[in-house]
Amino acid sequence: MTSPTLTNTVLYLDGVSVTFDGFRAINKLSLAIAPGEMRAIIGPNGAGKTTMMDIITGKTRPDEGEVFFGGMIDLTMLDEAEIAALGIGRKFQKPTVFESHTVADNIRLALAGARSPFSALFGARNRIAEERIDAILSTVRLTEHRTRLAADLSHGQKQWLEIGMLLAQDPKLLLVDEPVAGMTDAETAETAHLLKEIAHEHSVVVVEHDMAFVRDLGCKVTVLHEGSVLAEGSIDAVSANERVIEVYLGR
Ligand SMILES: Nc1ncnc2c1ncn2[C@@H]1O[C@H](COP(=O)(O)OP(=O)(O)OP(=O)(O)O)[C@@H](O)[C@H]1O
Repeated sequence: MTSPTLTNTVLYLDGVSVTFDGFRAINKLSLAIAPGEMRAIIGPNGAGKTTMMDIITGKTRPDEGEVFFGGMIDLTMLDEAEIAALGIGRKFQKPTVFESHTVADNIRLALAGARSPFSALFGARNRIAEERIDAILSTVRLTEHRTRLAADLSHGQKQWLEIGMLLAQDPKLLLVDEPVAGMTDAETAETAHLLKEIAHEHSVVVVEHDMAFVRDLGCKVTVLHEGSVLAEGSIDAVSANERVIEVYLGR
């Protein structure tokens, strides 16, 4: 793989490696995501997908290599809180919503968390906040469920609510880990629409095993294997790649 170029990237990794107890989980990984791009990351268990997300978000430090955000911010110098504050939002596989709060209040809490606590005191700001809540609920298909307790939502709806809570923080880059695991087919198809809409205004990196869903995303696909990029391209191109079939699809 040739190295990506740093200019005009929201996320840039080059020659990144990390070793745990002598095992190289990430091995000279190079990857570039353009502003406004959606990218799907696939690969067998243990390929390094989660570790890659951990490196981007500052949870794991690489032993070597470059990780840049927005073409100029060196993420290897920052901690998790600083990286989140820059506008990198991460959604883990399991939904973590406030179950005993309503759907709208979950978004409200995420909005308040993203601003100064004083702003909740000002009427004009509140009206703006309510408009944002309405817009976010509409994006994540939960307008009709706004007064329900989060605990009463389906698993898929909880995933959407958590995506909405991330959107409340207005991230420049969203990292989404296996969003459709455990979803119904209808929820899975709707999640592809939803993420495509979000990707109009944000860069989105989606880690996923569900190939039908990845196809629905209609974006460039990166295949990870043993901590490096095995193949990159359209879903059709990577699906036809002999090495990809051998290590991942053909199993
Ligand atoms: N903290 C750690 N200590 C030791 N080994 C680790 C650690 N984190 C990850 N690994 C190992 O690194 C490799 C890559 O793991 P990772 O979780 O990134 O893969 P993955 O592609 O996300 O897999 P999956 O699809 O199963 O989630 C695995 O072999 C894993 O056991």
